[in-house]
Amino acid sequence: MTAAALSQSVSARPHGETWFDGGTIAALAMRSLELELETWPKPGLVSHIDNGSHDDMDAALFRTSARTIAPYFAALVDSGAAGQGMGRLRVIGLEAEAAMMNATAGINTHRGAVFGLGLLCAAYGARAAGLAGPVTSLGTVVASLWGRSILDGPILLHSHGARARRRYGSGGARMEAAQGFPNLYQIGLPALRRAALAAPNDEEAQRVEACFALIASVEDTNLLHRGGSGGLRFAQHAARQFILSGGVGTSDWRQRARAVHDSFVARRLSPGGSADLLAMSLFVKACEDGAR
Ligand SMILES: CC(C)(COP(=O)(O)OP(=O)(O)OC[C@H]1O[C@@H](n2cnc3c(N)ncnc32)[C@H](O)[C@@H]1O)[C@@H](O)C(=O)NCCC(=O)NCCS
Ligand SMILES: Nc1ncnc2c1ncn2[C@@H]1O[C@H](COP(=O)(O)OP(=O)(O)OP(=O)(O)O)[C@@H](O)[C@H]1O
Repeated sequence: MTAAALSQSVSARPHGETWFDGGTIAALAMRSLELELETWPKPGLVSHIDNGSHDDMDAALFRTSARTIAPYFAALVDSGAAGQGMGRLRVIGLEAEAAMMNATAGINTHRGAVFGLGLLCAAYGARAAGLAGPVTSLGTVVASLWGRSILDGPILLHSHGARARRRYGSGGARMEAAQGFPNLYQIGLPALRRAALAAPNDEEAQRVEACFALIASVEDTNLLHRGGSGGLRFAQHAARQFILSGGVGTSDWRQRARAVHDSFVARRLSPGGSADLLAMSLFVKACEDGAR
């Protein structure tokens, strides 16, 4: 979405904060998912170039899925603005998941993204409506309004994340959200900003840098599910090495990133949680940039 298009849907709220309507925020969330998809090389993940470590999904399926879930993001903005609690947000999130599964014939394209981006959308609504105290980051809004309910609420007993929690004690997507998305704010966003200096004319390179930085840091339950603790360690180490040897700041960065991608595919590893956090970092950056 262009800045001009954004500014058309801006209106002032009574308390003076700039505010985009739910439809505009949903479009930003969908755009963030599309940008994540259009990023390559992204270790083991699906992109517009290849399907990484996945046999059952491709870019077209991800696009269909993103279009399907977008209206639910708008509903979550409105729900947050209306001051509704975690119970109502959960109902909308589960409806979004069901619509996604229906559109993809049962393939889990965006469960983690529905959850994380969905909570950020609700936080946007709550903050814009003045329900979140002094103006603060969307992650802080999520943690302060809904953090406890996220951890205490019903869990999916048989998800891969639940198994990783039982076997490895991993906090996964819920803990990341309940703590206000520390990996988004301390790793993803700073990496996007750092890479904007190293590769100012290459936004895809900036997204690759953020993706690798996130993989190096996140305890990703998708990696644990597919590769156990050895797989998680391998992935974090490979991503860290890429960043430490200059990230996207060197002329051969694309070959180096591709070699890591190939090594993940050879091991069937897929860091889906980092992909979600990359999309969320892009979303928060777009909200911040648009609001200035
Ligand atoms: C919390 C969710 C994601 C389930 O998590 P769980 O770990 O049990 O399931 P599952 O393994 O299927 O999916 C987790 C997904 O999160 C992502 N993820 C994995 N690790 C991480 C991590 N460390 N940090 C962030 N995301 C991660 C991955 O994409 C993964 O596929 C969610 O599906 C859920 O409970 N939804 C209920 C609806 C709800 O509460 N919605 C809130 C409003 S939208
Ligand atoms: N570009 C991407 N490529 C792959 N996964 C992604 C991408 N973007 C986000 N993800 C996340 O990764 C998760 C899918 O991971 P995975 O394939 O492990 O799911 P699964 O169907 O639960 O597992 P498996 O295929 O091993 O049975 C989704 O929840 C999604 O949010």
